[in-house]
Amino acid sequence: MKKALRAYAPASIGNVSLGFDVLGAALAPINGSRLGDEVDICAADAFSLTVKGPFAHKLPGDVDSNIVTKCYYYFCEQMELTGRAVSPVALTLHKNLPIGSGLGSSASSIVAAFAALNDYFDAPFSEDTLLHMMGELEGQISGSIHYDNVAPCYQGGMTLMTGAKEPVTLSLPLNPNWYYAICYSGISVSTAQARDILPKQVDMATALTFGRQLGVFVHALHTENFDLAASVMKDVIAEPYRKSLLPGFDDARAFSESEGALAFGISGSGPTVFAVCNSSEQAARIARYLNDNYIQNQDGFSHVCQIPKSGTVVSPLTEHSDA
Ligand SMILES: Nc1ncnc2c1ncn2[C@@H]1O[C@H](COP(=O)(O)OP(=O)(O)OP(=O)(O)O)[C@@H](O)[C@H]1O
Ligand SMILES: N[C@@H](CCO)C(=O)O
Repeated sequence: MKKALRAYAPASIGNVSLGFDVLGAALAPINGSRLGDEVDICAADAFSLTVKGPFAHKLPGDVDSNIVTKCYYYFCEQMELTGRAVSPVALTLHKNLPIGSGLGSSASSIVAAFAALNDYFDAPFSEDTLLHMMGELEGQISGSIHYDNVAPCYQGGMTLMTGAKEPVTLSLPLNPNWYYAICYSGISVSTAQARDILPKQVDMATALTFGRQLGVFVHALHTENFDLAASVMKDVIAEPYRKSLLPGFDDARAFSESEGALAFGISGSGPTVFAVCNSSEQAARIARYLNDNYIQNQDGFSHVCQIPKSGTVVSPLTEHSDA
């Protein structure tokens, strides 16, 4: 009998303002708590999915619509294509991230599901192959394939998408002194809809700014010129259109800037926002303000985070693991 496992896949910031669809970062609260979905896997007579956790009730009731079920069938298909067999498993999704939050909620479920399946079946797929599988499933949900949540969620750190078959991502240097104040307002923003409101073409000036910022950012991180890196963390692609979906966005930015935040932006397609800070104290002040002023309902929350070097963690599921 194979061992039961649990995969934890962290929340992530898509775009990180300056890298629409091509830059992402994993998140870890500095208080040591977990912020991400978990998927448990164990042997069973037939496939099943059980959904638990604080945001389970916000998902469609039928498990066939759950992205984790789709991951399982897609994984089986890919195994079959490579001549391998899959025995039935029981999966449990702990839905800890709010849906449509901008924290890579569906990505977290997808990554946890594939990581659990891959480990359980003795790692048949490479990291790059798994990333392609994760991107494919993320694309089914959000309307277009983008890796800026699944990649950092799986691999950790801050990742830049290459557009190549392999490697799918490059890992960028991290500044250990940056802290991220993040705040989820409690409302849901559909990624597909937040993509639909964007213009399908960008003008020349915007394209030049986007390219210049990304080039400068990557160089500045590699040369540890972190002030320069922060100075180009500006979203010229999505924020001008998406901020109208986010009540209180301008005030949140104004406060963060008045507190000296290095940068401020929308996490993924929102409504979560993030402020990049030079100290944990500054981040805590901004997180407190956002908690009191940006949150719209009882589902909202804020955290002070850093970008963890590691992403998804798969560990044996023991009788002592939280139910
Ligand atoms: N396990 C799952 N986790 C999240 N969404 C799921 C899951 N299974 C099915 N869905 C559906 O997928 C859609 C996800 O929508 P969307 O991509 O806007 O959200 P998201 O991935 O949660 O957003 P974000 O990346 O901003 O956190 C919703 O319609 C939701 O009901
Ligand atoms: N890059 C994606 C991330 C979605 O979480 C977008 O901004 O649409």
